[in-house]
Amino acid sequence: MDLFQYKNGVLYCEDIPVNSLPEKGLPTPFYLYSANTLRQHYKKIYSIFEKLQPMICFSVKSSNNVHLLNELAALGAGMDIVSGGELFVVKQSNADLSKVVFAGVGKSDEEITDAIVSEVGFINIESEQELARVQELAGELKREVNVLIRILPDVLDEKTNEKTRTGHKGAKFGIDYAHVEALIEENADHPYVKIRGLHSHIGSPISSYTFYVAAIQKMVELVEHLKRKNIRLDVLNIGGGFPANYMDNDNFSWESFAGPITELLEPYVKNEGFKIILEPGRSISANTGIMVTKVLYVKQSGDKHIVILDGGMTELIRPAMYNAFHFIWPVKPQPEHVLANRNYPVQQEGLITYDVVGPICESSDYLAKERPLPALRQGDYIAVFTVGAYGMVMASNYNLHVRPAEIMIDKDKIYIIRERETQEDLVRTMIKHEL
Ligand SMILES: Cc1ncc(COP(=O)(O)O)c(C=O)c1O
Ligand SMILES: N[C@H](CCC[C@H](N)C(=O)O)C(=O)O
Repeated sequence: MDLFQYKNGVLYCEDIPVNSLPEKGLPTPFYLYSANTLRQHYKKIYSIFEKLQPMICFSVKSSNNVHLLNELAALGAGMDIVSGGELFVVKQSNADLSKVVFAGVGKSDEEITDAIVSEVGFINIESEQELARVQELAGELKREVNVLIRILPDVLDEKTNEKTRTGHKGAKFGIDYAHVEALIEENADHPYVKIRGLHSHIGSPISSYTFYVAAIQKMVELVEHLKRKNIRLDVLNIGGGFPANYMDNDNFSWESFAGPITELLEPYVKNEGFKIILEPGRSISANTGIMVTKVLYVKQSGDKHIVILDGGMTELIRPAMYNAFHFIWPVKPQPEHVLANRNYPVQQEGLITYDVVGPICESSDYLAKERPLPALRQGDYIAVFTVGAYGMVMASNYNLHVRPAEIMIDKDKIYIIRERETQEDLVRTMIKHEL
């Protein structure tokens, strides 16, 4: 499932021993990606939904390095974007702009104009007022644009973290299901803005296919109602939110996840020529990356063992923000602690329970609480797994820490794909001038 494995007692990324990078002088913390894991995951998602011939628009918010985007674009991926900044980066990549979908509840005039002029594939409309604004701007530009209406299906997976639920009634995303049919009827004949279909994204990660089925049933119901009024849609975008393996590297049963979704949508593809769009982020990118950090200090506080790393919430905010779980293990453990498989909890004797914390001045700056780990020593390199999604993209300069480098490994080749920031970068935009 990913190409981060222990061989000869050391963690490897593809053909490269991970400890060789800091030993060559690369400062920790840094993000390390496996190009072949990225390729494999894209192909896997495509293959399980192959019967739908889907357009897979990778969710750029999960992982936005242009060099990683290029790897996916080379395999035919489109991109799912949510800002002018993401559009700008995608334009620097080799992605086909006609395979770009642009979502987001608060698009500015500049962002909408950029999307129209750049001829992105679809704008996902998230409010009645946004549709009106897109119509005005497309009218002024005299340019056609395809849009999808994002429905709010009122589907809730209670296993999804409260902070990453998006499909329930009252959420800020999409348009209330009850308003969508009338909105499409009233706007079906606009000369520039073509309503081509529906979009839904119900949160992330989603624990069962049943929630997709529930949302898709609502979409299909609308498609059928509109058909009776002679309004034809031909695109269904079922969003992202597919899971990733955070706790273990066992194979998730993708086939049983995709089967019922495919069954529901296949007749629309085969008999009515519908285009199906998916917007996976973490299911492609999460397991493609690790963060490598170093143990600065180990100490005891009361009866707690605390290990202080040089990377924390500024590099990886997910534990602080969502209480998210990331598997953590030394890059070069003592021989008796080498792992054959990453499966949590680790069944080994002689582990010590640590709070794993970062250097930032916040109590919420931790990467794991009460985590059994081999005894750690100053200078040990530590791998934090499954951080390829919502890792580097959410990094910050809080406490004026520089953001880390990103490295990509492709078999035995090592590429720096983002330089570590410098302290000069921290003050670059602090320019005082009178307005
Ligand atoms: C509209 C939309 N599509 C796709 C995604 C990607 O979600 P995931 O990374 O869980 O696949 C998100 C998550 O932010 C989203 O908001
Ligand atoms: N915005 C996404 C979830 C992003 C969650 C991500 N930031 C994480 O670290 O898990 C959504 O609406 O489904």
